[in-house]
Amino acid sequence: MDDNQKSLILKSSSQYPLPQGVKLSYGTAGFRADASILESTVFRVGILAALRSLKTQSLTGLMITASHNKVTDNGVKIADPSGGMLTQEWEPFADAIANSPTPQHFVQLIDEFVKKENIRFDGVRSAKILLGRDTRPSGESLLEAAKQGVYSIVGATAIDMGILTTPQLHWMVRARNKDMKATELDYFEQLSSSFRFLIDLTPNQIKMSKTDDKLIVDGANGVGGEKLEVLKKMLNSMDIEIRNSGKEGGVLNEGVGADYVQKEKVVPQGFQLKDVGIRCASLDGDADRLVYFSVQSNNTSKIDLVDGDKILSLFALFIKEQLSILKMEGDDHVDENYEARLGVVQTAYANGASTDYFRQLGLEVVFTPTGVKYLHEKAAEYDIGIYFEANGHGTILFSESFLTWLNARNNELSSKSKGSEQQKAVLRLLAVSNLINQAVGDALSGLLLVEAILQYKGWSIHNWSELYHDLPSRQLKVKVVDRTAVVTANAETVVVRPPLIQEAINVEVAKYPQGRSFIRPSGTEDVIRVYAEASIQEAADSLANSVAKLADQFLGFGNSG
Ligand SMILES: CC(=O)N[C@H]1[C@@H](OP(=O)(O)O)O[C@H](CO)[C@@H](O)[C@@H]1O
Ligand SMILES: [Mg+2]
Repeated sequence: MDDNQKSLILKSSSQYPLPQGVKLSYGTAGFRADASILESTVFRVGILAALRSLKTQSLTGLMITASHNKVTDNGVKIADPSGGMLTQEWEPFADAIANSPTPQHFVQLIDEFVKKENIRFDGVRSAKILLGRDTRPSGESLLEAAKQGVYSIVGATAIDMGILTTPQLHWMVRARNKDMKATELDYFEQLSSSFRFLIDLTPNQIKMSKTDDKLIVDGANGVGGEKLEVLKKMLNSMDIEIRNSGKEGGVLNEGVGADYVQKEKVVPQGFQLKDVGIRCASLDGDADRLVYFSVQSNNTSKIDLVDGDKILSLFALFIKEQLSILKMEGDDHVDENYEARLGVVQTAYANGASTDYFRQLGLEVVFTPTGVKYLHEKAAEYDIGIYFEANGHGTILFSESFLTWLNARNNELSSKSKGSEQQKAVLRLLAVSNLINQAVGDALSGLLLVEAILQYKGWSIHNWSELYHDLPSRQLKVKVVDRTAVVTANAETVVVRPPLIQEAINVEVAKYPQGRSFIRPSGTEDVIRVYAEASIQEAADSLANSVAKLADQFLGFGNSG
């Protein structure tokens, strides 16, 4: 960096001092905190996004959102040129600059990093960043801070895309870097046209009953509802009612949204007795999570939850079916058979019944630590990799080589056996790859794929829910002295430090039929999370309580007596 560049950063960063006592970490999903203390962080992440763009010589993205958290919170994260999350290698630098105490120190950190990473400031290609934000009121002033950060890098351009869902921004970054159509309208057109295409490939004999035509969506009073309204107009055939779109006066994520519905297992606000039997879905505050549910007839505050694991099951079942249709090739195609590797990626929070279900289907299941950056990376190793967190964040990734093969296969089948079952299966898989967001988990594209598959199979939400029965589970949080003292292994299922606690957990687990339990430090909150599963709810609750007690004895303040 030359002196001009250094003094520009010094000058602008003096306008955004770090508030006293703030300590932030990039964590599982970017920086998050009360919005009032975030200006300097967002400004700095603006610079970071520009540096990442210079380093990769590609466009990057910056999203201002705190997802399912309180409306008064906000957050910021970076989309890498691929459309995925910021590379993990840069996270320590992100932490360092976010917590840098003075403008002088900040400039020095950047200067050292630029040298180490060999980032070129020769002006041959300047930095370009797409900016997006959710509907939080604090978003506007934080966006200004992000722009100031970007403009502190000589020649950098910030392109404000306005209010978006997080997955829309990631999709746009990916599309732009691939020289594909990348406006918001292009996003809606790609989703709606591939959805209609899939619906047109539904076998004729299948027609759903009247109630099953209808879908009610809880928009969490956030950006998702508003975007779904736009999408809905382009789908014409679908009966979707959108509630909690944010226009009715409700508060973002308060008693609504995918996180609330999945964790509390109760109906979101605005849903009632008359909705019994209807298929319902819930998005989170930035529309990257999706869960389905139906209102229970015997108790209208309770729901039958259809979570991320079950969305994953539906997707896996459908993909597997299409692959087996493809395999029923005629005699002369043996050498063109492509053994597509299909993989399912889950975390330790996946319900054990879902994992058993995949294994029964003969599918390969792998586990990663919590956080979509890990799941996404793993899923990308397959021809078709499907990943979901139980909370509803996930997608399906298709490898380039498999897509090339599918396209070639389609051309060949068009000339030899147009309209055959094999060709339809190829076309369905291609449509899925266009419909489902390849950059990151996306509630809107996920919802359309669920709807298309349910129509294809002629299934109600009840049929879907019956694929397998969730084992009863319980999640608890324990406040401890220092959560970083807990070190885990095997995709967070085993504690390796501190010593002896894992042995104690094993003793508890052994007392319960189908018992399973683990603890891990949260990446987004200052707590240890406890998860337990067992054959009946009382047992899952009791196992979770015993393990929480152990966590408190080994790591906590010793309040559990
Ligand atoms: C049990 C659980 O739901 N954990 C969530 C939560 O992470 P924690 O590290 O558990 O706080 O937030 C992450 C980001 O949204 C999400 O990826 C993850 O699944
Ligand atoms: Mg979210």
